[in-house]
Amino acid sequence: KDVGQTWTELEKGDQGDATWFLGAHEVQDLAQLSWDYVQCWFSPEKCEESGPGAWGWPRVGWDSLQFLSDWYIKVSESRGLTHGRITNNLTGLQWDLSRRVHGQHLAKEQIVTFLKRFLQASEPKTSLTLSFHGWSGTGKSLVTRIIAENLYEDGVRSPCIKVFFPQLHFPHISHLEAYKVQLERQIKEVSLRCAQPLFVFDEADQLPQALLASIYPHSQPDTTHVPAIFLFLSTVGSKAINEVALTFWRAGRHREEITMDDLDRPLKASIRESEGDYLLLQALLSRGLIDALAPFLPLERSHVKLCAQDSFVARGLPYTETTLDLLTKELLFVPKEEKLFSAQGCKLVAQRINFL
Ligand SMILES: Nc1ncnc2c1ncn2[C@@H]1O[C@H](COP(=O)(O)OP(=O)(O)OP(=O)(O)O)[C@@H](O)[C@H]1O
Repeated sequence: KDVGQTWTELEKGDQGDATWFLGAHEVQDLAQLSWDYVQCWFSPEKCEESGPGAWGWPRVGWDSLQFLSDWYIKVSESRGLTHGRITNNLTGLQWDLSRRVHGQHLAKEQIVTFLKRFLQASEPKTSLTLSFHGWSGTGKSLVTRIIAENLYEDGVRSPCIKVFFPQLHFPHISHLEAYKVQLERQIKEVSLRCAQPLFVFDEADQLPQALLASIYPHSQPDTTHVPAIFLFLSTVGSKAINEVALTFWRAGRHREEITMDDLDRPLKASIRESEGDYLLLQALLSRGLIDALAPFLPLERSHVKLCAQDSFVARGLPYTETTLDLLTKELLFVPKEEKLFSAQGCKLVAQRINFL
């Protein structure tokens, strides 16, 4: 099938036309593909060869994607494939974070503390907003996936979870008014269907401030809506985080000694100073809507080796210390003098293993 072509046809028609044109099985296939794309975002290492690269974002419009994901949710619920059941397994969350996420003591601590507080709060509860900051490949999406897996029975496939990508959902600033309405509608729909929705905004530094009004009522203490979890992922402030990590290293101190007191101010200053049209994060911060910042530190060689080790084990491949050394040698480490931090975090590790 020419998937791109089919998408285009889908975008032309309304829901009825699309079903007529494609037939239920094909729509289901496409819906599955749209979910696979979201899954690939959550688990890039699983999608390198079979990923949906052939049908990139630009082909897919909001309406067709929304129709497909709604359709997929209906089909999978009616077939008992997903339930939207909430598990809220805090022990599992802590265990998974400690086992699967390397070098991120602060982010883990912040996330567990605030999620625990949110999940154990007595009624009426208010929504929780967490903002993840850090360089590319440091684990922001991985941690999001771990949260999804431990809070919902179906993990990232749960109908309670909605992930927004600016380049897919809000690609043209000129369509902002339409995006505001669509976003509000999506948030309402998931909130109606689920007692504890989780909304993830990737590349949050690409989100315009005008979208705040669509999210705002849900992020405020508001008993008319179900309490939701909002996660904003961005690289804003990563320079400030990296500078603090480097200063500690130069002073001969352990990175585990870095506390939120060391990072809170520089991180907030970076958010306030960010410039451009995309200032949703700034608006969230200035209105006191962010409950906690979760800083992701730049990853060192030892962490990258642990990521590589995980990848070898996950694929059932043998490895030696020499293989791990060889693999890290292929990656770029900065700054130039110290060569301390992996410029892509653990992002290219799985790819390098394929190559090796
Ligand atoms: N701290 C970490 N511990 C273990 N694995 C990691 C860590 N950071 C990244 N990885 C692995 O590296 C890959 C990329 O990570 P991830 O997508 O979570 O990065 P990210 O911070 O969300 O990056 P981006 O900002 O580019 O989206 C994933 O396969 C993930 O499992």
